[in-house]
Amino acid sequence: MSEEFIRLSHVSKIYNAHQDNEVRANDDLNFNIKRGELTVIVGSSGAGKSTLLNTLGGMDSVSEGEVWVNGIDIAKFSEKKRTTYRRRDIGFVFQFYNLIPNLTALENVELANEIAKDPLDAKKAMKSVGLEKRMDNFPPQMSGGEQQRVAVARAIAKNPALLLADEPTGALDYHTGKKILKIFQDYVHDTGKNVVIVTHNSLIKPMADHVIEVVDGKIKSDVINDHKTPVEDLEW
Ligand SMILES: Nc1ncnc2c1ncn2[C@@H]1O[C@H](COP(=O)(O)OP(=O)(O)OP(=O)(O)O)[C@@H](O)[C@H]1O
Repeated sequence: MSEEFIRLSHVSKIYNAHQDNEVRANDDLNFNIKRGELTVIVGSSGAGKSTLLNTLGGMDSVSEGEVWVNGIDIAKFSEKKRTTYRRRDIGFVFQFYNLIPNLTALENVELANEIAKDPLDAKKAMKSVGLEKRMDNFPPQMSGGEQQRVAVARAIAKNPALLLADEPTGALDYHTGKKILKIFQDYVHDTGKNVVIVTHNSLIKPMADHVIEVVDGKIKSDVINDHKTPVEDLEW
């Protein structure tokens, strides 16, 4: 199996092309991500991080360039193929959990499993995030941190090729945020799969294997962390 997992080549996303309000949200991005990496994409508000995550997750198409994921150029996908890719191959964690309030925690995880290719047992996924005792609770009965752990269990249980997280600690306090990041770090370590976290919080950079910094739609730096810090030792 090739070491390379993701390769972006001359990727641009231009909104309102050729109009007065044209925005080059992603402007000629080039980078590689190896298999089994926890990658942090960092940048300030408006830098183009979500645009990039939406590209990787098949939520949106690019204007130019190649987006190779696991040996396939997803930039060439039709909308229908992108939908299948998004459903079957990608796990998502968002800032505000996005759970269905009138399904139990376990049912939320099971629902996602139904569309996945090779899902894991939903109960085991709940256990892996330390929520085996809360499976029958409804999201509104849970704290923000617990809801985010359900969202992480839901993403993990899909057994996705790629897990994407957009500001996953943005709505959480410091200690709860660290718990979520530790689950991601352990997941990468235990499964050898890829996680990409997008954040404006540059203080979490030391926990990553790979840090890509985006400024004004362009890559400002692309650094491999040879000595990553365990989440327990991070301070922000
Ligand atoms: N659908 C759209 N139409 C027009 N412009 C857009 C659209 N989506 C994003 N943009 C613009 O593209 C640029 C990058 O936005 P993006 O959401 O990717 O940034 P971000 O780094 O994720 O920011 P934040 O941290 O605030 O979410 C911004 O200037 C934004 O206004």
